[in-house]
Amino acid sequence: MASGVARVDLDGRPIKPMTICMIGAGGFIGSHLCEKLMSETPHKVLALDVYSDKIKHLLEPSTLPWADRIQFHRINIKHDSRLEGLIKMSDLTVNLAAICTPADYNTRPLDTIYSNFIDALPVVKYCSENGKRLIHFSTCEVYGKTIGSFLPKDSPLRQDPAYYMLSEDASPCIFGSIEKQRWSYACAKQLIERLIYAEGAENGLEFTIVRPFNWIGPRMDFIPGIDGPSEGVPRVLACFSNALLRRQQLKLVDGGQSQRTFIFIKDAIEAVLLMIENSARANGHIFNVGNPNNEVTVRQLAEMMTQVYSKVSGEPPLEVPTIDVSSKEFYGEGYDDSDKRIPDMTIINRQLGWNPKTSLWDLLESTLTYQHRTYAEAIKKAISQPVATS
Ligand SMILES: NC(=O)c1ccc[n+]([C@@H]2O[C@H](COP(=O)([O-])OP(=O)(O)OC[C@H]3O[C@@H](n4cnc5c(N)ncnc54)[C@H](O)[C@@H]3O)[C@@H](O)[C@H]2O)c1
Ligand SMILES: O=c1ccn([C@@H]2O[C@H](COP(=O)(O)OP(=O)(O)O[C@H]3OC[C@](O)(CO)[C@H]3O)[C@@H](O)[C@H]2O)c(=O)[nH]1
Repeated sequence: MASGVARVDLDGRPIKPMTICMIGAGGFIGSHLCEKLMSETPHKVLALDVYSDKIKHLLEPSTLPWADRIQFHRINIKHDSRLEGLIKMSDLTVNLAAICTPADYNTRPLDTIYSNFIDALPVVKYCSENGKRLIHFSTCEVYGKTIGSFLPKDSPLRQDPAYYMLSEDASPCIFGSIEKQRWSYACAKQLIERLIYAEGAENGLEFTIVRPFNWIGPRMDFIPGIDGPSEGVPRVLACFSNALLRRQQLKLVDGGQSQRTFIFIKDAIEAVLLMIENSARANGHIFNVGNPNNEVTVRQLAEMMTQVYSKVSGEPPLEVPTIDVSSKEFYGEGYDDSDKRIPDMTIINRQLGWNPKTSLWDLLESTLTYQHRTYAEAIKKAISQPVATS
């Protein structure tokens, strides 16, 4: 912990050190949450995941100041009898584990549904039966499409926030038809949210549900062919980073017209820490966590990333930096998209007084500096190696 000053919650009460069972701790969000908990709080973390690469710097060497506060357990929650014991030993469980890359939703819908619904069931059950608090990670995708997307393109109502703002307690969840398997993920997340809510209502489970709106930053996903499969398709930040690092064109799916609000991972983690340490204000709530001020179309994101990457790498951008591809070509059959995602911040603001701080330009500058520093050399080496022929 950085300072010896006692930590207090938002109501001035001292915060007792707790043990947190973090499932999916080895992923993008988990790695940043572990880092925050180790460097700024006295809490202990039981870190569960099948991978540990992204938190290796927190686990080794054993002389690190927090070495006795973090323990890694290599566990696949699909089939491991240690899960209940670890939840019982903890004051709070944070469940991050999931398949959550859109390229999987329409190509591996069964794995997606199992991961996001079936595999989360025992976690909810063990928390409920043992009287343990649960913070469960859902997604902004549970909102699906906006009401406005069904209006004619030139309808003035499209400008009215009532038709696009996504509010936890008011907006409907609008998915596409069943053959649009893109929605397998959102639907599984919605059902687990409903189950958690019902456990709260009927059995008194203390829960908080988080709906992240495109959190991005260092360590998100993988760079294909470097620290992930060559044919793998990560989320947009890593897809565009990969193209920039390789001096290839950035692929814009269906014209890059979809809109997203991006938030810097470090801002978002502040919100999660407030939830962890302010249970009375967070329990029973569903929270949007995003940055409504950072809205762009995917095309604008590509343009901005191209400019920022040129600045941090010192390399001039390609003459034609982007190329249009169809969603069928890029993701395959059954893909569909969310048109626009603006989070309503009323509830998180009222309960936790939290607001995001970092502009899109600043967060891209710090993230792409990390991407360049981490991957540029490895990519150069990979490109210079002759391709094996049979
Ligand atoms: N990053 C975002 O912007 C975002 C947006 C919406 C929702 N979410 C949700 O937040 C959570 C974390 O997302 P992330 O971006 O860190 O993803 P991630 O893929 O980086 O992390 C998920 C982690 O869970 C682990 N995991 C998956 N299945 C497991 C299993 N059966 N047993 C043990 N570990 C398992 C994975 O190995 C991975 O390390 C997910 O539930 C995701 O749906 C994230
Ligand atoms: O090379 C690419 C990759 C993607 N796109 C388009 O960008 C949009 C955003 O894509 P991505 O970040 O991969 O994912 P989504 O925002 O659609 O979904 C995520 O949101 C939250 C989460 O639940 C977890 O992170 C996940 O489901 C999209 O329009 C792609 O088509 C592109 O043009 N080029």
